[in-house]
Amino acid sequence: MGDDVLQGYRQSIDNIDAALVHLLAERFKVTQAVGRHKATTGLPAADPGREEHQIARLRRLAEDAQLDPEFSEKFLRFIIDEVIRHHQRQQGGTAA
Ligand SMILES: C=C(O[C@@H]1C=C(C(=O)O)C=C[C@H]1O)C(=O)O
Repeated sequence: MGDDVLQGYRQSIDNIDAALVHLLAERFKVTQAVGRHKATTGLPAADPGREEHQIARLRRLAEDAQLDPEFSEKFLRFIIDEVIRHHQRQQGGTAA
């Protein structure tokens, strides 16, 4: 006995979660490279102008995809803040 319908949904959720982990792993690989580049060229860890554009773009994409734009912004903000902490560490600074 078992709920085959729930099982089917959960299999799909597990596949999506795996894809999210892989996507995040690739994103952090690239941002680590950006952090190394910034550390060697003396660029600041954070770029608020770039972040503003990314968040505005993601909110538009979320609306088109019928995903809550507030959630999308919070999600991206959470990731970007972690990237900035990595960049600060790569610059030898004290990460917040
Ligand atoms: C990756 C960068 O560094 C920071 C992190 C960002 C991100 O995770 O998307 C965006 C802007 C920067 O504050 C960058 O400058 O492109």
